[in-house]
Amino acid sequence: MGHYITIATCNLNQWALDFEGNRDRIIESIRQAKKQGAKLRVGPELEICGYGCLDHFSESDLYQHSWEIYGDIISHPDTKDILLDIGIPIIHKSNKYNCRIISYNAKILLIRPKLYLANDGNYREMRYFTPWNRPKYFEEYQLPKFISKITQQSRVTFGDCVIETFETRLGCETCEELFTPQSPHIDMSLDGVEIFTNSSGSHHELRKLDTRLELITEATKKCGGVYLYSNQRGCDGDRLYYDGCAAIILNGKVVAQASQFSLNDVEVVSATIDLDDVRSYRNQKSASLQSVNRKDIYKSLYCEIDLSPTSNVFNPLIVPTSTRPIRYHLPEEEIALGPACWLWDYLRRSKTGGYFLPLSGGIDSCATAVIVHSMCRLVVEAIKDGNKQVLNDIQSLTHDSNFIPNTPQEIAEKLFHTSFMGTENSSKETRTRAKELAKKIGAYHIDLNMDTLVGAVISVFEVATGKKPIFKIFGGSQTENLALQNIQARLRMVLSYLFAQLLPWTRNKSTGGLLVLGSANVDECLRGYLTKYDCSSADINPIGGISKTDLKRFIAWAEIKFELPILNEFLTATPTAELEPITENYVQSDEIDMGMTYDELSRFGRLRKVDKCGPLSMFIKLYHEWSQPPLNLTAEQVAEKVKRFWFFYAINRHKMTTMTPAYHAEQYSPDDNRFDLRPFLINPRFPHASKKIDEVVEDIKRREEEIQKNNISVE
Ligand SMILES: Nc1ncnc2c1ncn2[C@@H]1O[C@H](COP(=O)(O)OP(=O)(O)OC[C@H]2O[C@@H]([n+]3cccc(C(=O)O)c3)[C@H](O)[C@@H]2O)[C@@H](O)[C@H]1O
Ligand SMILES: Nc1ncnc2c1ncn2[C@@H]1O[C@H](COP(=O)(O)OP(=O)(O)OP(=O)(O)O)[C@@H](O)[C@H]1O
Ligand SMILES: NC(=O)CC[C@H](N)C(=O)O
Repeated sequence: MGHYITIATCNLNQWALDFEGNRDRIIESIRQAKKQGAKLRVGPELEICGYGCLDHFSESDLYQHSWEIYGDIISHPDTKDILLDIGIPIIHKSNKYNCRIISYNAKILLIRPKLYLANDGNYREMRYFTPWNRPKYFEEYQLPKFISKITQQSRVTFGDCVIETFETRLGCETCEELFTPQSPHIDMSLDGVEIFTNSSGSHHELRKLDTRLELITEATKKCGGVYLYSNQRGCDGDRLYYDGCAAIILNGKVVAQASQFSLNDVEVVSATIDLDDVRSYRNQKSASLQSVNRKDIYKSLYCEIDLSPTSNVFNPLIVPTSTRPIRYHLPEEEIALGPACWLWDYLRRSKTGGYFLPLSGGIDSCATAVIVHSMCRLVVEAIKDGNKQVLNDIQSLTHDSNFIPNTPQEIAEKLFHTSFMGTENSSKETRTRAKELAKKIGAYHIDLNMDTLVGAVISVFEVATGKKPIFKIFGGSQTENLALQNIQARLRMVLSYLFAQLLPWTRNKSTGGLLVLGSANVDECLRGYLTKYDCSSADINPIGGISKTDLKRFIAWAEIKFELPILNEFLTATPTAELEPITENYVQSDEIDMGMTYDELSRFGRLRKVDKCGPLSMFIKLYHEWSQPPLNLTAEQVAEKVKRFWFFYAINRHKMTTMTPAYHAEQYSPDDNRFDLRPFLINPRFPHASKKIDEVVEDIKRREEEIQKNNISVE
């Protein structure tokens, strides 16, 4: 006869340690959930303090403040009459746990610690928290005195239990638990739990949303039930962008999906579902029958909550939500949106005067500029959609309380500064491309020459040593050639910081300094094809986790979507550093300089990091791939390429220790500070592995010769 319930989940843009801001966003999400008629609201993992507090999780203050903020939330009048599932870190018996508190009308029903912690890639939860790791086990927890006063309870249940209301059973799963082989939702569903809440802190990675959504939908496809997924969204103070996508799934089908990228701090989605649909679905599965035989059941905490009042059945205003297809972005859109939202959060939270970008006329800095343009577009759209927070933020950043931008260019004119820093090695084409792009996106552009600066530094060297370095094409050595390139690149970095500090001052703006943007891409970092402490040493880098191949696809996409025909010129130009003199028969080219193509680099990068290959297993895998058509490479050729890659990777690994913090986007990111921890003094010849590769090459040659001989004798 129908048991209709309305339930809500959300994306919240929490900020690590911003306790009061986080509290306000949580309360606002509860208000919005109630407005949508929901009787249950789920929030992201550790939403009270923010997911990414990292080593701040070791501080007792953090736990004390989290309880204080929790007290504020449950005593607020707007948070009554709705079942709340709130993420919070808690100390129990001197150990720190990543928890959720389920409460109703300021009474705590359950504290549920995370059973299995996230500890791979960017995650280090084992560093801060103890896993509960004891399914179905529970203890008593003594509440802090000031919380007892609010809840009128002294002790509450702490552990892996489920909640029972008048009409259903509800259980919690926390982020990583969904990804583990023994996800709690399996046992819970066999014990009659119909609603699963998942509170997550999960970050964006290109082309990865489907993995998460497959797991979420699979959970209830197999077991039946309603799954509420909540996630943090935004830059909470680190290289990661949490990408929301809160969703509600009924029996494997999506009924609500929030956005992945947006400037909205609070986004609540809700759905009205019929619990009988879960029962009917399970009835067709043998699982529901098997569950009656189970003896190790969950402790169920009973509470008198009417999630589905009888009036719901006949209320014409309560319309069950229909299923909808899952929405995915193209990778190009992900690049346009994720880093742009991250840059916006960084800017408004750092309260700096805008961005400064050394714009070379090449693809990488062009992509960075287009991402800033995308940020400006998002700000304009958000303001048009009535987002007051974004309007306040832009007015505060520009120190102009009347500023209401109508175009992205109006924002760029105030906040985005670019500069072409030419030398005698720069071409007219790159200079013009940089200028044209800046004009089209409205950036405040400075076109300058720095030959006098380069000349001055070289003369200081000449006077001090009596030696004058010259370029290779004029007869100099490789060492002289490199030094002459590096000094140009490095002086650009010095100039960038000077301009970032003083440009607003020259424009009579009282906005403070600008943040310098870097644009080294993931492949250059992996190969070390950059000058240490040149323009790759910036404040932040939105494209440091993106491959050259993806950046090109993004530019091609933006040319059409952002109506910027100038981008076509960037795509068709040969990538060149323009650090060496151009002559009639010589123009510097990236791929020739590197000794490998960007496509090869992506493959090496993926094998090294994602497939965890050392030099020998990389060689074997690539031999199988590249010895086939259309490449038809010999084993020796593959070996040479693999050895070359590892050589440059090893001699340049030290550069990763000083790389600018970059938006994490790629599975094969070589980011040394968080994601890809490696030594930086490595023997680049890999002598033992190289010998083994040579042995395999010999073996392959011997076998090929044998096959050839046999073929001849058969003929
Ligand atoms: N094991 C180790 N541990 C720590 N530091 C180490 C080190 N080995 C060298 N070093 C240090 O590293 C430094 C050498 O690195 P670095 O100065 O970068 O110089 P280096 O890597 O030799 O040259 C820069 C490379 O980037 C290329 N490039 C291409 C395109 C554009 C740009 C650009 O910048 O625009 C650059 C350029 O063609 C060249 O191949 C030296 O200070 C050296 O002492
Ligand atoms: N002439 C220039 N004017 C301003 N900035 C420059 C110039 N040349 C290089 N840069 C800056 O230094 C960075 C690294 O230079 P490099 O020549 O290695 O370019 P890249 O990494 O291939 O990037 P791009 O595709 O933007 O040229 C550039 O991304 C850019 O920010
Ligand atoms: N916070 C977590 O538990 C994260 C876990 C998971 N691997 C993810 O990327 O979503």
